[in-house]
Amino acid sequence: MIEVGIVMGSNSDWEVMQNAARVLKDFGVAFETRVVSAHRTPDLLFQYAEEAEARGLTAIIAGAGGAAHLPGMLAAKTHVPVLGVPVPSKYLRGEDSLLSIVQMPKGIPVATFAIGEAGAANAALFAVAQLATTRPELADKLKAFRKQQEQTVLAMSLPEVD
Ligand SMILES: Nc1c(C(=O)O)ncn1[C@@H]1O[C@H](COP(=O)(O)O)[C@@H](O)[C@H]1O
Repeated sequence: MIEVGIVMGSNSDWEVMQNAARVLKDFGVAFETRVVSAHRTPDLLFQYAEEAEARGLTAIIAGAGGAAHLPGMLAAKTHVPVLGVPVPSKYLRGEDSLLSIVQMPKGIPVATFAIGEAGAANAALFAVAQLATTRPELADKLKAFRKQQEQTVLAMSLPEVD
């Protein structure tokens, strides 16, 4: 059964959002990827959000750029947790995406992550961490991931100054 939905406003968001898919795949979490746009396919957006709980989704990772209403509108139509990823935009570098995702009115939360690749990967790690609260095997994988990351940083060297 699909546990996490990854949705994005356009296939042009894939370069960023694939970072979420990569993490979920590496952790063995079942996910789906879909293009859903609040502006261009509003009926599909409502349908996706309304069916999310019954389909067993535990989180929806939603990425969009510019006037990024997708995460907020999904959150308006479901109480499945929505993790918002601001996708970098052409003219405002994703600051527009960030502000339009993060500034939700009280009562309809969207957990908002960093602009771009780091945000997409961290949204997926957050979804894994939520699942890991009841799944010891995922908790073990998260610990191993952190350990490996620590080793990578400890092995870093810096160039000598001439
Ligand atoms: N922000 C939204 C929404 C939405 O919020 O529903 N739908 C598409 N978009 C965004 O428009 C940008 C340009 O899309 P195109 O590349 O298709 O023109 C994308 O970053 C997409 O997420």
